[in-house]
Amino acid sequence: MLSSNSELKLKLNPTLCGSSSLQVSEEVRAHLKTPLFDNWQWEESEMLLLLQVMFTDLDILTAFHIQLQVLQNFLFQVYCHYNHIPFHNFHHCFCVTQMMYSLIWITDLRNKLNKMDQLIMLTSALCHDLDHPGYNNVYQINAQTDLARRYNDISPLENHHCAVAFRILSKHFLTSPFCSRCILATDMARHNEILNKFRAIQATFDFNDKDHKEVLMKIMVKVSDISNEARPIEVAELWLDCLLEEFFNQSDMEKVNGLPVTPFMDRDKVSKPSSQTGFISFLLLPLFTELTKLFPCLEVRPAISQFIPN
Ligand SMILES: Nc1nc2c(ncn2[C@@H]2O[C@@H]3COP(=O)(O)O[C@H]3[C@H]2O)c(=O)[nH]1
Ligand SMILES: [Zn+2]
Repeated sequence: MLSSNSELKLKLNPTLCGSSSLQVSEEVRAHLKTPLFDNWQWEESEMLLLLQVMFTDLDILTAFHIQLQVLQNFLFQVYCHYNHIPFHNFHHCFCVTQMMYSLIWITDLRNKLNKMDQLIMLTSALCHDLDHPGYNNVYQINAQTDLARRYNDISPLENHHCAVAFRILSKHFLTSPFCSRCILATDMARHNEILNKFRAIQATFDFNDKDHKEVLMKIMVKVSDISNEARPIEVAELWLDCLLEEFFNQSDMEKVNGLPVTPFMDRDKVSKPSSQTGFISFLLLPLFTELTKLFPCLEVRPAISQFIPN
């Protein structure tokens, strides 16, 4: 039985952060491989250390002869390029990467995909919201921001995350078009397009087919990106507060600047339940359901099912 997060925390010696040794207990490492992991219990410096653990425990450093120092510099650069905003910040980056990491272990993708694919998935998760300004694509386009102009209104934010990722990654260990494609796939305007592609190949999925693998990697980044509600309620609840704070900031700004007000961000119209019911039933569940068909081990069984005989 795993200890609670606060017990685990004591087992991670913060004085080791930034050092070259990775003395993180087996128990913390085990917990890190589950979606039960509670990010709210950890400091940012500790999260940086835990991100290192993810790379080392997937044997990525060994496979690509990456020096620990290079990984640490890369992670620090990633950290520096997230903004201090309510939701799309370094903590979100950590959670998305940690969910990706858990999914890789739970679904045994560690043995089904090669190390390069695993590196691409972790890196895409880390970089997917780099330098997010806290205002979404609709705002960028309506306000005709620099980003919207630079990218001709086409996924301005995701294109920007890719550009920043490319700058950071080219100084470290990897630039891959697959990384950019995974990051671009996180634009929710493309949700149905990507989900439908996955639906079309899911029944005949072949881990040796590179097109199939690419769709799966995009789905994995997307699932991880919107997975807060798949976490324990006490973790998810705080994330919803952060998300609504960022949404409300945007709609306030839209009102002040006479721009169209995004309805699901309007503090006068949105409540916590109203914001989640549609999101969970129309976006999150269909995505998880499709992934579960490929990986039945992901099926969430209600707690009571343990008392029902097979
Ligand atoms: N309502 C709601 N939206 C979410 C939740 N999690 C993620 N999202 C949305 O899904 C989007 C995924 O891409 P972004 O990170 O741009 O912005 C995210 C939010 O707009 C959630 O729990 N509730
Ligand atoms: Zn995100």
